[in-house]
Amino acid sequence: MATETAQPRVFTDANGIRQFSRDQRKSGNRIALVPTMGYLHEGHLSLIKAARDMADIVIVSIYVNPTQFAQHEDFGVYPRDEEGDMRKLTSLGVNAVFAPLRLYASGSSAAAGSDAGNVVGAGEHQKGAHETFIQVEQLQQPLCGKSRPHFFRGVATVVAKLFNITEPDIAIFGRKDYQQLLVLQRMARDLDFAVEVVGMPIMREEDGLAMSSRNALLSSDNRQKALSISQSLQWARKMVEDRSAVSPSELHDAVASRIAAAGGRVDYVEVVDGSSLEKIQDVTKQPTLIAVAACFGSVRLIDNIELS
Ligand SMILES: Nc1ncnc2c1ncn2[C@@H]1O[C@H](COP(=O)(O)OP(=O)(O)OP(=O)(O)O)[C@@H](O)[C@H]1O
Ligand SMILES: CC(C)(CO)[C@@H](O)C(=O)[O-]
Ligand code: BAL
Repeated sequence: MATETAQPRVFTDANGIRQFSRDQRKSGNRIALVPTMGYLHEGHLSLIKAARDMADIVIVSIYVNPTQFAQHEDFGVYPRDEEGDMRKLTSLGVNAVFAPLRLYASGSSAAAGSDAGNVVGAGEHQKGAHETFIQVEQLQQPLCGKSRPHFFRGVATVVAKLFNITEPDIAIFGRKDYQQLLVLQRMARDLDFAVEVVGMPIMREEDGLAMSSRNALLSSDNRQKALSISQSLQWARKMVEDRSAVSPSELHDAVASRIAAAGGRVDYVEVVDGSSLEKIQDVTKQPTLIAVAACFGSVRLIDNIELS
């Protein structure tokens, strides 16, 4: 006989989910939050399974956050699939979903019902609208911060709001977005959030491509070419293990040239210290991260490999 899984409770307003969380805590339950932008794949589901192991109650948030997008970026075409997401969350036994329609206070003349006016550069600040932002001043600067200077300010701000709204004990993020994880751990430490921020391993497709909601936007040709990212990172790891190249510049060149040869536009390839994200001289001296962002067509993908 098929077993029935209960539908998660769905909340679209902050007060509702906060009350749910407080009631759960009063009953002695430990609460995990998994923040997402939806269009869920196995990468997200691995975070949810980890959350289930680490807590009694799992809350998943689904919200495409405008303040981490600039106007020229893909906020408008970011993939969405509410029904598919709900099916997956139900099958995993998630307890509650927080899917707000808007999360930012609007100004007097803002369009009702949507947060899209909060995309960075989308319009004039409305009188009375949201105006408070968090910046993790150093960690937000390198890697993705260079080509997306608005990005971590938006991420830190929305995650702080999600923490304040859902009051979790623990929050789970993926190591694919490695810099995001470090930024959020630093924010939680510096601002005394009583939330443990935990990172989980990168989930990959069988052929090695890092799972990402944006993969759905790739043409099949570019999907194939994008494999050069994970393949070149594996190649770099092998070069280090074989000691055939250990200098950061050799690693950079090997990775960047492979991606470019496949037809990708390299945004960055950085060989950095895994904690500070500062450039390093010698990959054998500290835990090292090789981080990549590259575009295939109009789709920007990120990936990384940790060398210990
Ligand atoms: N392949 C993956 N393995 C593990 N965690 C992942 C993976 N992809 C995304 N995550 C994590 O899921 C959480 C939500 O991410 P998000 O909803 O932006 O999905 P995404 O696939 O990263 O989307 P995008 O295509 O915008 O990069 C983040 O903590 C992110 O690091
Ligand atoms: C953490 C996050 C949900 C904030 O919008 C987003 O950046 C993401 O999905 O990685
Ligand atoms: N997971 C990354 C979200 C973004 O690129 O906006």
